[in-house]
Order: sequence, then C-alpha cells, then structure tokens
Amino acid sequence: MGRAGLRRSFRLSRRNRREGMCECGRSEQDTGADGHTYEEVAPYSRLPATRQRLVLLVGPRGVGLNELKRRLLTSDPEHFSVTVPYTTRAKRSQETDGVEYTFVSKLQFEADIIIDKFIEYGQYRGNYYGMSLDSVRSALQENKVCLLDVPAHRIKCLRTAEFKPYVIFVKPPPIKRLRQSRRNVKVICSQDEKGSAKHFTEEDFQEMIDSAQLMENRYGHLFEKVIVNDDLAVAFRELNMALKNLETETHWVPKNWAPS
Ligand SMILES: Nc1ncnc2c1ncn2[C@@H]1O[C@H](COP(=O)(O)OP(=O)(O)OP(=O)(O)O)[C@@H](O)[C@H]1O
Repeated sequence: MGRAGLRRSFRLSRRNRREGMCECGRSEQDTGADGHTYEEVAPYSRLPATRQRLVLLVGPRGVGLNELKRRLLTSDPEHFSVTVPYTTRAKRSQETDGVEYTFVSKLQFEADIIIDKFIEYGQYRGNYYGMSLDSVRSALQENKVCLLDVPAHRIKCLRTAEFKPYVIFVKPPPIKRLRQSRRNVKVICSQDEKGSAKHFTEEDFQEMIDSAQLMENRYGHLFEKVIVNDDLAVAFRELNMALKNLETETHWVPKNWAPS
C-alpha cells in the first residue's frame, strides 16, 4: 500500500441525501461519472505512541454484540475497554458512580440532550440511558482498544480523524442456523416489566435477518469487516483476529484521517 486511492462509498448517496440521513460531519465525498460517490483514501498504520482506533460494533438486536464484547473484555481486560453510559436511574448499593454508569439527574440529562452531548440515548422504565462523546474520549485516553456498539445510523457521527473508527458488522447466519445455534438461548424480554427471560421466537429471528439486510443495504459501504455470528467460538476468533490485524497492518482510511 503506497499511494492514496479512491474507495467507492455511499452507494446510496443520492437516496441518503433525499432522506436527509447525513446528519453530521462534513461530506468528504465526490460524485463520479457513474453516479456513485467516491471517497479519497490513504494508507494508515498506527504509530505505537498514538491512540488506538475506536472499534464500532454494529448489528441487529440480539445478534450477539454484547456477548462478543464481553468475551473480548474477559479475554484481555488490560487491552480492551468499554464506555461508561449515563443514566438517571437511582444508583444501587453495589454500584460505583463512573464505573457501571455515570449517574445524573433527569434535569441534567435533559439539559445534556439539548446540547447534543449524547451519541445516542433512550428511555427505559421511566429512566434515561445514554452514551456521550466524552465517555468515548475518556475510554480512548486509557490507550486501550475501546469497543462501542452503536446503531448503524450513528456511524457517520463518529467517522472523524479523532476517532478513526473501524466498523465491524456482526451479521446473523441464515434462519436455519439461527434456530440451531440459539435453541438453548434465553434473552431478557424488554417489554416485560419483570424482565423475565424467554427463548427467541421465529419473529425475532426474521426481524434480526430483515434488520441486518436493511443495515447492509443502507450502511454496508461503511463496514470494514463483516463477521457472521453463527458458531460463537468461531465468530469470536474471527473478531479477535480482525482486531489484531487492525493493530499490526496498514489499512485504508479517509485521506483526511491519515497524517500527511
Ligand atoms: N453465536 C451464538 N450462538 C448462541 N448464542 C449466542 C450467539 N451469539 C449470541 N448468543 C446469545 O444470544 C443472546 C443475545 O446476545 P446479545 O445480548 O449479545 O445480543 P446483542 O446483539 O447485544 O442484542 P441486545 O442489544 O438486544 O442485547 C445472548 O444470550 C448471547 O449469549
């Protein structure tokens, strides 16, 4: 890899613009004669003294993002880190402020929403939960590899020279394999007030597959690695390998991310 190049990007750029989906950041692309949009790229190898790239994990609900993140953290807690989310729910006695969550008041959280502090936020059982850009910065300052799962539409907000995100899409296998691999799995039912566990249903599997397809159609041009989470051990090995390569090999990144 020795020269700058153009990577085809924004396959759906015209549609994206029509739908007003490019919410943040400066557009770095040029439209080519074929109507596709191209992005100028350059080779990038991280120097030992510089920060790790942010690792974004993207995928449909229930595909296994948290499970893979948890396995990475357990396998090497000195090397990987996760961001600390904010919440307005009351702190439990065994929790420490700034460790599991940063606890803030509802008033503070709502003020922070107004100043656009959160990459994403939502409400659950009357409490707010959200992830801030500052939490990502703090995690990266530890000089660990920060693992963050975000909704696909938020990738663009984080595609900056500061974070240099490496985007991994975790995809479900075909439905036949989902039925087999998840047959003994129970998940917490978010609609259930008691938070009871239930098995995946056929609808859950279909929704996972449809949602993955939509994500690929819309944001596939931003994914640098796709991992099919069929056999968990295999998916984990593949993820680990991709992250090792990320640190040792040269990768193409948007030209303005690479030092000239
Ligand atoms: N390849 C796999 N084989 C079997 N079970 C799996 C596999 N991947 C994940 N699981 C299990 O599926 C369940 C859902 O996984 P997980 O909670 O990681 O999903 P998620 O993508 O983080 O979705 P959500 O945000 O809804 O929690 C967990 O019980 C997890 O252990």
